[in-house]
Amino acid sequence: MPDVSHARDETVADAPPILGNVPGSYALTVFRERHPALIRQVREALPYTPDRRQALDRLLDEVVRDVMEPLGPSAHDGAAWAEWGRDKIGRRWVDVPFLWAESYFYRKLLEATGYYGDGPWRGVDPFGPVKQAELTGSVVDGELAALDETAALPPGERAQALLLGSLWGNRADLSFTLTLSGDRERVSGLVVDDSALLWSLLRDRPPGRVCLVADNAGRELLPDLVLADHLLAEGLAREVVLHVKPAPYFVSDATPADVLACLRRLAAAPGRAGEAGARLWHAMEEGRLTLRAHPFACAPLPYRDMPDDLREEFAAASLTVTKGDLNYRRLVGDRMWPPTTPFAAVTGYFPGPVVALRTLKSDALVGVPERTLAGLDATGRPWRTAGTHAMIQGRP
Ligand SMILES: O=P(O)(O)OC[C@@]1(O)O[C@H](CO)[C@@H](O)[C@@H]1O
Repeated sequence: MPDVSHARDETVADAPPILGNVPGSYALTVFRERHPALIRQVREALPYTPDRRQALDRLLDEVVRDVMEPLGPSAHDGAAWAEWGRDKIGRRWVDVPFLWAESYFYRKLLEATGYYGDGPWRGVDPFGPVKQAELTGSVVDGELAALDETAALPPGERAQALLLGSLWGNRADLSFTLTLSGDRERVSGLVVDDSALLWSLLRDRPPGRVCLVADNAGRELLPDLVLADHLLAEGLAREVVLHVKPAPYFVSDATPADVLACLRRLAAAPGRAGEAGARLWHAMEEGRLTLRAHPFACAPLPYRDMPDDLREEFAAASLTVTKGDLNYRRLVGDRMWPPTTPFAAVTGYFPGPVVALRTLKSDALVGVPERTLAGLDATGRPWRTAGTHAMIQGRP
């Protein structure tokens, strides 16, 4: 019997979850290449003490042996993970849903670095050094200065430029770039473009609360904040609620500390960027820009399983905008949907209008017209996973 409980405009049966054990698959490379490389990078990024280095070595061994071990007995969230992982822990990383196993990997990495421990590494972001290097780098100076050029555009074009800035900011994902080299081509035509829907949801109604579910810090969060400023300054949103991760996750995912670092970076910039930073600073002081760091943001679960308080939060929003590939995977359940499956049918469970902005970095994909698919497949390039293509996809 197909599960149709989440269907909206039409019913769809659940597709199988994406797993890592498919030879040649994108997910398999994440477990075989990215995770070992990441552990090594973390081990070198800070002067971890012998106990932490040994813990990181044990995690590397666990990943290479490909057997998921339980969290240690002192884990504050051990009970939740034991419950979530009841039929998974003890199995191979690649044999359980990709979304679940990746999330568990990041939780185990925090355990190994002592992020939740009682020692001196408590609260130390293992990805802090790479995040900081990106935020203070000269590339960011150039990207912030480029904002001045948007000032001369007609209002509609300016709004669209800021939206596209936020969308393409998603290419700056430090977990993704870890195993890539060289510049990747950016294909400007969008695979799906529901930007008209996004603007009509904002313009055709009185300004409400917009939930912006952020993804990466630094070079992605800066244009997200600039977009949030635009919505507030133009009266398209009464309030923006920025959802971030409560703890370091997927390398560069934004935490509250990263938001503050980006706000300071913006506010200190010259020109339009600095003006936006100053407005956002005040918006936060006045409660028009607020932060949420819900524990569910780091849970190994799709949005369909969100807890009631989060569901109520999204239900009260005039629009929810989700950023990035992982949020998209969670929205559509990280399943092998036939890519023509309607987005509205797969996300019908979501409590309110939702628009996803995403560069394509994994196999999860819905709502793509047959002709677009045929054209992209004919290129013979890995367009679904290379981060070269982007989409704006939503439903009212
Ligand atoms: O959410 P983001 O930052 O856009 O992407 C996260 C990501 O890099 O991590 C996963 C692999 O580790 C992929 O699903 C995806 O490409």
